[in-house]
Amino acid sequence: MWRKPHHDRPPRQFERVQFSRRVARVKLAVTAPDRLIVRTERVADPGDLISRLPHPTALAWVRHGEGIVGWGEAARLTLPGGEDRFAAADQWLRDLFGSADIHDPVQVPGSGPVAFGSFGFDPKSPDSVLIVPRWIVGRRDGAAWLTTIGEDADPLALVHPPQPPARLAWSDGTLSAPAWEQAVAAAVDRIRDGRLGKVVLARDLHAEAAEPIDARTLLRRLADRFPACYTFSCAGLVGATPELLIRRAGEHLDSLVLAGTTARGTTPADDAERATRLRASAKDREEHAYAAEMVRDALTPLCAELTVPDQPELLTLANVMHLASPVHGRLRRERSVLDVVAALHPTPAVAGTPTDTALDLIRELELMDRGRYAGPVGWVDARGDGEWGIALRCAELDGTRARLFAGCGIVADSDPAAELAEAQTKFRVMQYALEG
Ligand SMILES: C=C(O[C@@H]1C=C(C(=O)O)C=C[C@H]1O)C(=O)O
Repeated sequence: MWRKPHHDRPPRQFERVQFSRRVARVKLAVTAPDRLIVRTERVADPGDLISRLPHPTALAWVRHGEGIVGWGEAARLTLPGGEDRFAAADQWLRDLFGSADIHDPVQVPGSGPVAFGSFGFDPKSPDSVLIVPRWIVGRRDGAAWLTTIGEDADPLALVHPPQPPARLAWSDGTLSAPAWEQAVAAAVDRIRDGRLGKVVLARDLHAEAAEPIDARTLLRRLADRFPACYTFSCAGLVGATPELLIRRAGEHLDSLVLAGTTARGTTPADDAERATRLRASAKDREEHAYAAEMVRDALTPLCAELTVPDQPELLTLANVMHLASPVHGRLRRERSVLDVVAALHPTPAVAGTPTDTALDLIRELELMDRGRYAGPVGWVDARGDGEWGIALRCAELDGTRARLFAGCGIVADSDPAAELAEAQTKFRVMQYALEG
């Protein structure tokens, strides 16, 4: 099916040896043909992107009906972890896309070949993955396109309708609710001792269905209920995150820093009062400031221009409100979006301050591997453009099972019972996706 490599290019084996020398510390598992043959064409508006996905193993990144969905696998890279996992992924993609035969008359971010990806939160986590789908349908600013890698025709005819998960059974994850409250109390003690300013603690929750869970049902429900979030699916990690780690379109960067949360009110008056309280809360503003300042510090050396608002604004979602800082920048020099991801992850929105102390405390108190929860999730194209969110409000699917995650920023004034309630509210996103 795949064309043979051109005779003027070195054989693939040679490329692999060169590559593994460049990233000597990372052992990679790679499936890729010798050369990608990529064809992008404009298509009539495909309508709802999620309903175009033909199989349960869906790749998706959709917000307000725009974005990209993909299926099939032209290439896959799995990374065993390490601080250099973003650089290793970036280099692999440069080699793969650099040697590809690409016809892309659309030329917008997300047209041409794309890798969907999701990285482990902790450098010690072995779960990072990049997948280049064989088919992508995209929609952006009035343009729509289909990208095909390889030679199979008309994949859009093959949709198998998804089924909703049946007969779900729920069980505690690593820590029960009271045990997690104790972990939060222990974190507050450490913070009051002056060892760190903030730590984000998370917990997990398990669901088991009678039949294998189809990611598309969850995507459909999430996209309908949380249209302003990035509804994503990558290698079994499915969710709807409000937090944009970084978008790169040419020289332009955007990020949306979130930290500081309250549940939505039950009446309009209650809602308005909660919004006012959140804006005025010293505890939430402190939580937020750690995250916004770190993003500013990480982007400043990369940018010729950078704007970070002095005061956070309010982001209102169906279940919660967050303090939000939209950040805009202009790159000083060409860098791929993965390069910028590497400079940002992990932000204090999901780790804490100082980062290393917070990571140690997370390992000590959570007693679980977060896997890809709270890690970067998104896509990158052959130009180095892309959008990466922080994988929040998500679950890891494995056949009939789903592992859900939710976490909260803890500072000196945090109350364990209130943090538990906040985590329960955040779990509800994926509980709704699974149960409807
Ligand atoms: C950690 C999560 O969310 C993060 C923590 C927040 C907070 O503590 O206020 C808000 C948004 C996110 O940055 C999560 O949803 O699991």
